[in-house]
Amino acid sequence: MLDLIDITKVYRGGHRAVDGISLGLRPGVLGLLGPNGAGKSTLMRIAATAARPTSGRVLLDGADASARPRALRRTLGYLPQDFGFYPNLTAREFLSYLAAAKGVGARAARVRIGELLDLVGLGAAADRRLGGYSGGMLRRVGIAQALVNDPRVIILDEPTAGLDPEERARLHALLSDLAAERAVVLSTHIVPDVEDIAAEVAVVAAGRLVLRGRPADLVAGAAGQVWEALVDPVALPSVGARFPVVRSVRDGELVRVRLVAPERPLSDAVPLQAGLEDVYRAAVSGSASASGPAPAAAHRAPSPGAPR
Ligand SMILES: Nc1ncnc2c1ncn2[C@@H]1O[C@H](COP(=O)(O)OP(=O)(O)OP(=O)(O)O)[C@@H](O)[C@H]1O
Repeated sequence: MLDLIDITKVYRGGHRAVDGISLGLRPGVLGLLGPNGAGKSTLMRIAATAARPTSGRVLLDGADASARPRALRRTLGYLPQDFGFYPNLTAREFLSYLAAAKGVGARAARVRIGELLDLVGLGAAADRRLGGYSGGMLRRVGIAQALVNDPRVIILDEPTAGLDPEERARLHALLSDLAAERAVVLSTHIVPDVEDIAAEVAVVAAGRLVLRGRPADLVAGAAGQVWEALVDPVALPSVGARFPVVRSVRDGELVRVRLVAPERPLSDAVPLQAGLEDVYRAAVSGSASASGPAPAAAHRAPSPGAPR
């Protein structure tokens, strides 16, 4: 389907936002995780050919994607992080306009748009102007527009932003269905957004792919490396400097800390069951390598130039 090969993006001023990332997109949900500023949106824009890489290639079914704009329009659905809309159009008008721009025939578009509006829970609001929509409703219009051409590759940048838990659950169900036959990439900095639906996760930090694998394998690789301890608030910064801290909450005079360490980090630390959040925090934390092997080190990202 879509292959990103050794993608690098250096912005004017010299900032290297993406640094040699290779990813192959195949059917299933790929969760692209990373903290703010990691380079996810830049990478998603390049994958959707909305931006050009400084170096590297985007291949659609093995051929240069930018040389095949028509095939790409048919194949790709993209929800950008900042998605623009026309406030005076209704959702139905807006989707019809985009369907035409993507080359979908009028009759097929009419049927598809009706189905999509129902799927994203906007059937009753379809003929209201977008200017009066809430943030969550607009996000759902954004998801519908990404699907209007029935794409084989679906790239969604922070699709759950502004959605309430019920809408999020509905989106997850929809994406799981679509992913049976389509490649779906969901970019987010929120681990629970992907942990139930992603067949695979890729973690990006400071422009580099630092971890990649199936969630269950990654979690299994972190077994025995997640701990809880009660620490004095004064000691918290030094604990945080030595170990990736996943969570810390005040507990009376002390702080209850969840952290990742290859061996018992403090004498009274108790082991906890590992989860994907632990794996993610360890992967994006520089201190993981300073304090020993990172969890799931066996699943470290393949070297650039090796699309899956
Ligand atoms: N047009 C631009 N010009 C210069 N720098 C940019 C530009 N766009 C992004 N950046 C920088 O590149 C880095 C990666 O940004 P990007 O938006 O890709 O990250 P992200 O992982 O999507 O983060 P977020 O979730 O906060 O959007 C950031 O340091 C950002 O400031």
